Amino acid sequence: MQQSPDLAVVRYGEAGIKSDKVRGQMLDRLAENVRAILDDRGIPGHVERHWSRLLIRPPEAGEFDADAAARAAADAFGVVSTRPAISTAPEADALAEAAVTLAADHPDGATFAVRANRAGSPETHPFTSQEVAAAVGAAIGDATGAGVDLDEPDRAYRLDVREDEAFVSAVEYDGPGGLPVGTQGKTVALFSGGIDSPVAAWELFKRGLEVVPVYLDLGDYGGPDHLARAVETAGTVARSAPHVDARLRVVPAGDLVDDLVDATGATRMLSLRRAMLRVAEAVAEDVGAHSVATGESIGQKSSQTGPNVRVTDAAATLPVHRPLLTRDKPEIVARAREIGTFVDATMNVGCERVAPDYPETNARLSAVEAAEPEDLFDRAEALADERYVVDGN
Ligand SMILES: Nc1ncnc2c1ncn2[C@@H]1O[C@H](COP(=O)(O)OP(=O)(O)OP(=O)(O)O)[C@@H](O)[C@H]1O
Repeated sequence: MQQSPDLAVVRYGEAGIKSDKVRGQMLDRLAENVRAILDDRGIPGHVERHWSRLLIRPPEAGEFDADAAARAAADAFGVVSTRPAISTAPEADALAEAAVTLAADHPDGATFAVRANRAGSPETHPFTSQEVAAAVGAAIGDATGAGVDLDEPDRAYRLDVREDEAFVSAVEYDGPGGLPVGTQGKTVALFSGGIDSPVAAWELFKRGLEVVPVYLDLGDYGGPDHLARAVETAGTVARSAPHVDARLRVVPAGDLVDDLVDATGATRMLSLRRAMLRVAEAVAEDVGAHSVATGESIGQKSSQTGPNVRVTDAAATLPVHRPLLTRDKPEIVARAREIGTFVDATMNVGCERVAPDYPETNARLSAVEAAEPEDLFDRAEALADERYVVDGN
């Protein structure tokens, strides 16, 4: 009998509704990604890929902490939840014994429920999910004296019964959901390190993209504190995908910004955005990305009004992804807090200093083009070649 969880069960989401071929590829990738997270954090464990779950079992030699493995795997994009669990034979007595072991630390006065999920047939298991849940529930009740609350239990004991093996757990960690990173190609994200662009990068990772973050150093309008913040938040976002090259690419754009501020009036911010897209596209071409991305949200700022986004996008030749397009600021802030990028993101942003006092909110493309330097895009593309990499980890 095991005294504590001896493996971690990793449950995935959307990959499960794909065709068998795609699902198989996604699961291979997910297993690889979970291995990378465990390696990166120095957590031992052997990742097994099964059709409906990943399992993290003890390594051949050495200690194993199923709870640490489950917590780390819950950071992998594509994962819905993870559970440190006791592995048993798929038999009612063994399940009850394991559940009672886990109930040793059942909090006084806390209610519980047993949730059972069974994959197999009446031939393989002589019980239904409800029957085994009731039997295990009775054993937990006898051992702890705790009351059952099926609707809102303080603790849920989970029985995950497979054909040849079953897993019993009392703890579950939520994952981000989405798709495994690396299954949707690469995008280049304009990354200021403020509140929005780290969340946008995270959302893109969540949909399975490899994200290459690009930061434009705005010279006197930015500064080392802005760069440090971008490096730090890029490192935080990339923590869940440690095996992809998501180090911050820094582009020295101070001279370009100075010239834009000197030469351009109410539309200078839009010209800067257009130049940024061209920088991102040049990087995209080098790194093999199919798109570029920003943290813009419609109407959030003068440069992000509907008409102005149209003018900005006219500079782009690749698709421009804006995962936050329809999000309200409080939602974005809540996500930033959740993923750990908010704390360092509250300083005055460089772009705010570039903005004119009376910015254009309803720009016409022809007027913006007429006002901006003729060689703006050439300079932007050339700047991409001057980028350097900063590793935040
Ligand atoms: N210095 C920069 N380097 C790279 N991208 C930038 C930079 N400044 C802005 N961006 C891009 O432009 C978008 C809009 O920036 P802006 O500062 O106007 O708005 P924001 O909503 O405050 O964004 P953020 O919170 O991401 O800085 C950002 O989400 C980001 O994608």
